[in-house]
Amino acid sequence: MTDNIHTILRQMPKAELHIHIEGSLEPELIFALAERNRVELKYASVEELRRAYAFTDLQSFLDIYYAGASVLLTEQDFYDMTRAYLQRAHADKVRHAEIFFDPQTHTERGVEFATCINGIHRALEDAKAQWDMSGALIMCFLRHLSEEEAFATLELALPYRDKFIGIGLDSSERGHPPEKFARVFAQCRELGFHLVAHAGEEGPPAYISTALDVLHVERIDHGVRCLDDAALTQRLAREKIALTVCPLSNIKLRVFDCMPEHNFAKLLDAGVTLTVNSDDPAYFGGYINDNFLALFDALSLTQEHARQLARNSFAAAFIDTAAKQKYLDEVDAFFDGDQAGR
Ligand code: HPA
Ligand SMILES: [Zn+2]
Repeated sequence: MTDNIHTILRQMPKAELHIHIEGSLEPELIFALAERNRVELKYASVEELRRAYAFTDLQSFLDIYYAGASVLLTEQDFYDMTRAYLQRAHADKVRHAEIFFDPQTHTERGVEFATCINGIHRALEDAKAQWDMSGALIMCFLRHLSEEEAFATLELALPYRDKFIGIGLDSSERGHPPEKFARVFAQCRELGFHLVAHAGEEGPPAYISTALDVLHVERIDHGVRCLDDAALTQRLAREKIALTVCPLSNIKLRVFDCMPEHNFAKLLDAGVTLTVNSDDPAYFGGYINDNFLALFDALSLTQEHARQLARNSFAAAFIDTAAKQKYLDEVDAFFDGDQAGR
């Protein structure tokens, strides 16, 4: 039975909606790019770098994550990073990926916006051509920086607006509430972008409310702390606002002590629409299927949950109705198909 649910989780078609492309940079690739670009690293070896991945909270992770991204200089670097993620996601039966990128991490170091987005986007086009895997980009503003800097980034990005579909908000959550970005999100909304924000990862439920009411986001990234506010939890369930939950991330960043302590099953019981995602797979010990397996093992979830989560991932995706139906049909065909064939 356990083997069977593992196989189902690995093989079912799914969408990934919460993945920071810079968080998919594996230590081996960090070292290869550092050598290629003659960038000096603080760590002597891949092993030493990996040993530094012992995080105590979000900020302790972000410090290392931004240091890792410093090896990215050329369009080919961004392509290689994205290609490696997409290859891995394809192996995990990801049919559609909505990928965050953090341009400010790169433009701050003198890397052109074009270098970054063109490299990432070209890898998405190749995945579509090669595997019929669809993808889209969501540009995130770093919330520890100012709204003025977010506006400047939007300005840089607009000549490339056909290459990304949405706007997100990430980095250090506490002390940087969504409403700090009210004006720039209002402009992005007028421009017709999809909107999401990280909220309620480490920050309070109030940040989830203001992400919805002030920024008008369509999904909440993480959002697991909503359970501290019963009325908010009921609202999320009623309004079918999807949370993009990242189980291994939540354990590595100490949002919960261990997987059996994760509130995922309680959120499901409360009727909240959930999806499962990897966040920063190179740093948190696993890609999307690793997240599914760890979660299902710890919380004894069932095949019906697997089917619901696969459906939710496509239902919450920013794709047109026809594409959504095509993917939902793939999920149904998979679950209604011949079990013995697996
Ligand atoms: O999990 C995260 N939270 C906030 N910012 C981030 N940037 C990359 N990953 C994260
Ligand atoms: Zn994230």
